[in-house]
Amino acid sequence: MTTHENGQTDQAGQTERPVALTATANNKGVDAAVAAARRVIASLLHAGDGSSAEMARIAEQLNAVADHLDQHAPAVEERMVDMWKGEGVTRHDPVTGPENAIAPPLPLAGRDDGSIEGVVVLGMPYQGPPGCVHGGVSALLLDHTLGVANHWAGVSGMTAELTLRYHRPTPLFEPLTVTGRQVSVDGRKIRTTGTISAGGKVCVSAEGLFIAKHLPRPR
Ligand SMILES: CCCCCCCC/C=C\CCCCCCCC(=O)SCCNC(=O)CCNC(=O)[C@H](O)C(C)(C)COP(=O)(O)OP(=O)(O)OC[C@H]1O[C@@H](n2cnc3c(N)ncnc32)[C@H](O)[C@@H]1OP(=O)(O)O
Repeated sequence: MTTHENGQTDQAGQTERPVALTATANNKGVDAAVAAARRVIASLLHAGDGSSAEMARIAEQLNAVADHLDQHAPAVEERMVDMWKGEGVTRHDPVTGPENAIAPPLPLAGRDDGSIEGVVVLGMPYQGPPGCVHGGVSALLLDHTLGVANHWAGVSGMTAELTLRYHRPTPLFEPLTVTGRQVSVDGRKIRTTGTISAGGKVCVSAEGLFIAKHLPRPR
């Protein structure tokens, strides 16, 4: 029998199914609206200025949507408290968050061996070199994935150093496997590694130093 700090157990000798570590998108409410907003971001970039779409009208419609949202939004302070309630996964972060339109999103799941993993396909909004993922986007995905790997391992902190090696270009429009694993904890120093792979080949590898520290949550 194996018991995680998070409380999941499995039968001796059986391989445990990965445990979801990130919020799952509902196909309704803000999640559905955010999924539509992601689609708009990609569609605008796909269409471009040369398209025959009526961009002035589209801008007017999108501004009307934003005006409506702003009119019905709570105060920023109130929303911040709401975002940070609960102790588990977040719904707002820019990597996995179903409420965040700039998150691809990357769903992450934890394995019994301490590693975590997720698969994502990135499109044009994340482009750096032609047809490839922007290096800063890879850094964003890995910083967050290493952070979640620390959370899964039970000791988390803030990024103090993040070292990336870009082995080969990371393709757009193909499934990318993102992994993370905590390798050691020495006092407040946490060392964590991770990778982004495509077609079984590592495109980016990361080594992070995290320092056990948590900023106070908005209350
Ligand atoms: C974290 C959120 C948790 C939410 C949990 C919700 C659950 C959801 C689950 C999961 C999601 C989480 C996913 C998040 C992922 C994203 C993570 C980020 O992007 S974090 C933002 C970017 N990072 C910063 O903004 C840090 C800015 N820097 C600082 O605040 C400080 O410099 C800090 C905390 C890193 C260290 O400051 P000090 O005052 O606490 O500690 P000192 O005394 O300076 O250092 C302690 C030891 O560490 C070494 N150290 C510190 N920084 C170092 C460095 N850069 N390189 C090497 N050593 C360093 C020092 O030399 C010292 O070592 P000696 O004890 O003396 O041996």
